[in-house]
Amino acid sequence: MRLQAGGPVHGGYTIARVDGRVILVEGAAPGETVEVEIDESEKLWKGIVTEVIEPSPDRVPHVWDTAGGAELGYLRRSAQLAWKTAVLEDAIGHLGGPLQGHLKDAGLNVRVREVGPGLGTRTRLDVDVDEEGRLAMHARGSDALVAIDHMPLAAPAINDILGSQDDWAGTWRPGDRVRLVAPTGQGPVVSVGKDVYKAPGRKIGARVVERAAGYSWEVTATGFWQTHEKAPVTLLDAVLKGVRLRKSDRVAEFYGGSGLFTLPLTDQARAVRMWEGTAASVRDAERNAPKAEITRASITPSLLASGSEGADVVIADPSRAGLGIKGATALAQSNAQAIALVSCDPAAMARDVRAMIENGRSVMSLAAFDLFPHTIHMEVVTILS
Ligand SMILES: C[S@@+](CC[C@H](N)C(=O)[O-])C[C@H]1O[C@@H](n2cnc3c(N)ncnc32)[C@H](O)[C@@H]1O
Repeated sequence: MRLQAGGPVHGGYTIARVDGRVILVEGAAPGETVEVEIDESEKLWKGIVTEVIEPSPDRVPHVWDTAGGAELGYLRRSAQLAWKTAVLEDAIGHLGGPLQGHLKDAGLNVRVREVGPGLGTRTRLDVDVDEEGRLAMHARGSDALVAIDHMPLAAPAINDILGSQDDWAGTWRPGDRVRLVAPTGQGPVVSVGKDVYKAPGRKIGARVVERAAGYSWEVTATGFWQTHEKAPVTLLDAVLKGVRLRKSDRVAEFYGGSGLFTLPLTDQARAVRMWEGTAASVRDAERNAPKAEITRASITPSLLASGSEGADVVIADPSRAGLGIKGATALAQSNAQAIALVSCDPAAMARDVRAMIENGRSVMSLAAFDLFPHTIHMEVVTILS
């Protein structure tokens, strides 16, 4: 089918309307005329671009179409930022209830900001090992593995390893999952299962050193850490400045991971209590922020309510699903003067912030960052009073 792609929507699609039917189109730039192959297997039809008939001026040679992981890599960076801003505005308009009017009244502009260059910034790369023992990634939308010897989104140190795989012979076997890590505070490492190597045949401990904003953390190489090299400093700055932390503040932090925020918080506030669910991250956080009171727990709305009792400042950085309406309501109803919500999904953010506004909170600022260049993802930091 030939059609004209409209504006971008959540999930990496542009939307098209043909004979009254809505079609989600993958691989088109807004405004382009394209030929698509239609998948009618679901109620909402999806189209994948097979040919571009009238290319957009924003279309560029794809930065990485060897395998998945760069869904927007066919657009120039400015167009990627415009795309993400449109998706964020759309989520706010459709799911945010009073949030849109709130932002307008406060004169707050919604805009996804560029953070550094688009290539060479990813400090973690998870790959598979193919039948020949080569490091490989899944081809887009397929189970097939494609051997790779470079990945332009990854940091140069990761590309050095990808390009010198012969030196690593025997370190990994077909079927293994391998993670390549380029920490900001030490040389690169390779993890295979629980084993971590700093060079072929040279095993080291499980943790790597990360540095940002004058702090350093030791984090389990296979555990969670923000992947963009500038993410720690960007998010720390947005969260700590946003909540206007005072030395006398008591802070409750939820979904604290390995202590990215916890460590600076213990340095800059009176008392910090932190909750996190993953055992390895809790152990990392206990080492990184020994002054904080850290609890391993599965976070629920009732924990968000009880944990935020008595806190002056609350910080929450949940995974993609967000806080949920009950969780967001629990935080909104606390006595905290400031709440920082870090969201990696714009739809979850709009729903959570809406629940907070409906429970009496006001948005002080909303900052969105492109910490996942060439992909459809973004990070949004919302500060509420
Ligand atoms: C987006 S990460 C943020 C971690 C940390 N703030 C950082 O930036 O490094 C989310 C964290 O929440 C934890 N998590 C997700 N769902 C959870 C739950 N229901 N209970 C407890 N922890 C959870 C994950 O283990 C992960 O460490």
